[in-house]
Amino acid sequence: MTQAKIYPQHIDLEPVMRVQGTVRLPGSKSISNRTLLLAALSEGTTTIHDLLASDDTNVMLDALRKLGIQWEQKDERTHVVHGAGGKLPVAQADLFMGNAGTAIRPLTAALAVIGGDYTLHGVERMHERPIGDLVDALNAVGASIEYTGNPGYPPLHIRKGHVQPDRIAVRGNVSSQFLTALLMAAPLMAVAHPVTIEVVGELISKPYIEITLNLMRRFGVTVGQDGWASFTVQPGQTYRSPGSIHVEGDASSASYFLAAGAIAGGPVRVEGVGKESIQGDVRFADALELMGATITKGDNWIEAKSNGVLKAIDADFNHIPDAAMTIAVAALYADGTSILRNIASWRVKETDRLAAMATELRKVGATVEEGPDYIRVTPPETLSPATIDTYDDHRMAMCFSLASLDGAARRGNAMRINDPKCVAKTFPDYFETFSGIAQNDLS
Ligand SMILES: O=C(O)C1=C[C@@H](OP(=O)(O)O)[C@@H](O)[C@H](O)C1
Ligand SMILES: C=C(OP(=O)(O)O)C(=O)O
Repeated sequence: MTQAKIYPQHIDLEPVMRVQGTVRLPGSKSISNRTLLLAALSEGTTTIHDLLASDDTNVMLDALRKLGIQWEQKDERTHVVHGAGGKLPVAQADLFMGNAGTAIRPLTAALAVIGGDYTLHGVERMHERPIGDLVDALNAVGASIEYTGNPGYPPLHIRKGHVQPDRIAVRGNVSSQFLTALLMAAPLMAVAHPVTIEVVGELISKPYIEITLNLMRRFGVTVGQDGWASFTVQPGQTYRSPGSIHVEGDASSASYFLAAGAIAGGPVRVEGVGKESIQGDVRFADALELMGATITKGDNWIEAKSNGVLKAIDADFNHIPDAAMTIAVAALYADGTSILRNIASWRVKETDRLAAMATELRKVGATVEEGPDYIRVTPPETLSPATIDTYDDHRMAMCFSLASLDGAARRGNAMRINDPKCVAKTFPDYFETFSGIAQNDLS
């Protein structure tokens, strides 16, 4: 086991010689926050098993409580949400959204359609993350949303409008969460006639829309689809509780452990996602396979092991923007230059991830070219131990734990990760879990 030393400001990861073991994944962030909102908007009571416990789900749970939605936690793995049938008991509230895109975007649409007097704000970075495409789409069809800070960004003030459009148009090239937000609010708009949501221009991060449609279906609403160009909800459909629902393990969180198995021996098995997953990020395993790792899958698990040195990869990662960050760090262990393409959305997430990734990869010795929507990574002969800054971005912290594998071991020095507690956004126990698969000596 790695002796991970946890300090308030940083964690030192001793060089890891080998990884092996099984990890039970925390719940999917994307499924958890969608499920909470859909359960709140439903008629009936929903029992949710294996909800993610993290900063992002806490802001959603707190917001729902403030809006008058009753919910209780029955035990460590079970929450019960009492739906309010498309209404909100509290008409005035001030809601803190942290840095959770999956909370602020869907809630903005639902609150604007239902109407009331609501303010939504978050951490400093949340106020730099765009929301203009969603606000424009809603205001164009009768919502009343104002910016109280910089135009195009939270904080927002929502008042009662009148939103019952036939058609609503939204741009899809900055974040798919805007379309997700409108889709989840669509049954609340489609009172008397169908509502069609048109995607203007390119749609990024498409697999997240599949998660949205899948969960809406589980809550009784079907959406007609014309490819990725438009989506129609017929009138008279209301959300109905499925009774109980199980949250899959988080496929993006799985990426760090699978990458570890592919880089440093393995096998490493993640439990909670598998062949049947509804999350696009399970396709991360395909990228590892292309890099030469051996991947095996069951219904509820995925396993990765190394097959010698990884091969460099040159691929489009638009479909898995979060897990793609893990490939950028795995590229440190490849046999040549890797190129990750079509990832411009990295710039508007928890930090400017293209800039952050380039800066930190260079610290361990990589040669990096950062383009507007791509990153090119050439590994060094030997990784240098470094102090990694994490920019309040959980994925920067989790990704760079991988830099303690194998290569760093050759120099015998620890890899220091600053501000490790930022992992609480989606995976509060990340470093303890990582220690559980890591071995520091070869005995
Ligand atoms: O809908 C979702 O659950 C998410 C969509 C993606 O965002 P973009 O659509 O902004 O790429 C992803 O990066 C985010 O972590 C979760
Ligand atoms: C982009 C992310 O989060 P959010 O849901 O806040 O967009 C992420 O978790 O990598």
